Amino acid sequence: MTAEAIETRGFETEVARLLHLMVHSVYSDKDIFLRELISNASDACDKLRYEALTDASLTADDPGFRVEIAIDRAARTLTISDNGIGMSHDELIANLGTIARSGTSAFVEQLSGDENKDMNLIGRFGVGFYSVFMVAGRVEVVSRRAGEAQAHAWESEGTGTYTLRPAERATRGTTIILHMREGEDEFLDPWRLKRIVKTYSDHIALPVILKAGADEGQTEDETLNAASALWTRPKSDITAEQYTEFYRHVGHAVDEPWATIHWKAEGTIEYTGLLFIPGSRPFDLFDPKRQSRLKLYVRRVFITDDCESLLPGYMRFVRGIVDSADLPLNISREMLQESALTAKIRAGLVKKILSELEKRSADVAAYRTFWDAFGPVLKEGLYEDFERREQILKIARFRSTKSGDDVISLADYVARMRPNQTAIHFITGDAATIASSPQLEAFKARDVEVLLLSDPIDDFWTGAGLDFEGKPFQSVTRGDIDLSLIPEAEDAGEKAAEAPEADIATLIGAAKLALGEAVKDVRVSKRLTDSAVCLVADANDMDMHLARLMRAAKGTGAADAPRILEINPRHPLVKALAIRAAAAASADDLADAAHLLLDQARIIEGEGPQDPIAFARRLSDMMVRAVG
Ligand SMILES: Nc1ncnc2c1ncn2[C@@H]1O[C@H](COP(=O)(O)OP(=O)(O)OP(=O)(O)O)[C@@H](O)[C@H]1O
Repeated sequence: MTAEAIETRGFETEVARLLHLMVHSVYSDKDIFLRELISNASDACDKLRYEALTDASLTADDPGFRVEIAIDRAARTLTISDNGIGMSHDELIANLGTIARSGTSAFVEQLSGDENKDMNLIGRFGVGFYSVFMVAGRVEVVSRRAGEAQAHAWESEGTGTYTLRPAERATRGTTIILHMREGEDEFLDPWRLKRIVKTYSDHIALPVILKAGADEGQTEDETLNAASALWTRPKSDITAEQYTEFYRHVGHAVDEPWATIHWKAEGTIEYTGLLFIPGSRPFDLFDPKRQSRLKLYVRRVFITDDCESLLPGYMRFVRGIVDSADLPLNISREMLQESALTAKIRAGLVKKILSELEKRSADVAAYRTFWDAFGPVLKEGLYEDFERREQILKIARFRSTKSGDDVISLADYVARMRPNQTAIHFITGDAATIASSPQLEAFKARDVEVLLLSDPIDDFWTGAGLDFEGKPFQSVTRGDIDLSLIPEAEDAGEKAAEAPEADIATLIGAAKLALGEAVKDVRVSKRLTDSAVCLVADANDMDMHLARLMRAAKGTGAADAPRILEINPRHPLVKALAIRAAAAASADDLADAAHLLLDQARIIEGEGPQDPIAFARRLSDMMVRAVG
């Protein structure tokens, strides 16, 4: 080989950081590197099996997919080979020189430089191929892409650079040779490797074979795993550990599944589903693509993990596989999206997941873990899945003015509705502050429970005109509210007297005149009991929090539609102002007071005064008058 044929390339900066961590790793579960390699080998075989559906020549010379492990104790090497799809020259660069997976880039983004902390992240994210450098000082990858004649060898010590050169490989596939570091001899022990494969890779659908010659006792090749697709085995034969390992493989996850759902649908369409609800939020849960990661197989042949129409976006947290007996093997990914069968499978999956969730919601503590992680995503279904709204509402949980640290169901809410209460009241906003919103005062005084909704999606579904058991949802910050038919709470206490109606009318007239277009209306509030003022949206306008979100999303400084300023005729400040208005106080003074009231209401809403300079002037004038 000529020296020119060898290319030396630098790793992408992020990879170099990651490798540094791997090389210096004291991470305790180093054996995960083998799981990653076998998992990659299995994926590579799946990909080729799919390509061979349209080009049988790709696998004609060697149709039996397998992963082989060979130990050479003298040379201190561990070799993992597969006869999967292989990698071309450019694919080697793209996959083993850069951060190819979003999971790994999320990992790198979290790196803090503190090695102890960063080490723990390995367990949380998994780092794929690069984990080999935890145990190997030098790694060679010889790969030949199926359908190509030339193989290429990639080699690195995990420190800054790698080399690429043309190489020989008799058939397609990938061979990974790990030159084990001093002190990592346990991974050259066949018994240790057998245990690792059994633990982590038993579910892999192709045989994982330990080659003869690993030690004196190993005179024949030995298949180490069950080598049948896990989902085809009877449930009673599958242990919880096997399910967990399979979940980690298909879900690229490192945690335990919160729920495992394995069933066979029979009838007009036939398919097997093995679905998992993760135990914690995957890093890409709020990725704008909202893509589902379910893997689709047709009669055990992997087809795609990129089929949008298999699960709705609001169930994108679900991981796992679906194996259909009815779809044609040669279906293209495009045809899949359109297929009526896909739509039927999707309906079946959604139904199954929702009914499982409903069943599991009976265990309040366990369900809370699910809800805290995925409730905000599932609620997207209230907005986009018209048919299943009722079902989703049934399993949705909410914080409320009476829930404390718990969450409640709508059935709980309805069961404790007050006499004559006809609607389900809610407020949307920032989790830290909504519970103390002045608009809630009258509800508290009448002991009416209000749902506290603080996920961004809440602003959308609550505007979709839903009801639960015939009770409409009603925002406490929008439109008119009349609670007069609901009895007051026993501990409501004495109420202060209202200012005379005529005086209030005069004050309102003066305030409207002063505020002009800045408000839609000024009126007496039925919501307030303690605070002087609050803002509400008109019944036909967008609710205030949603308007604020939309404005922030657009990034414009444009003002929202004018709101209604409500004043509390029992509040001492309002009463004093009403007396002054009635006594024909100076129009300027009343105008200043009206602006200050509006700014106060805006501040309570988390917005600044409309004109901060004018606000400061009016406030200091008032204070001068008060102390002067
Ligand atoms: N044995 C292999 N055969 C073919 N391609 C491979 C093989 N091993 C790795 N690759 C390629 O390299 C890419 C990066 O591998 P890596 O293990 O880092 O991440 P991943 O497999 O995508 O994710 P995960 O490890 O979470 O499964 C893979 O997506 C695949 O394209």
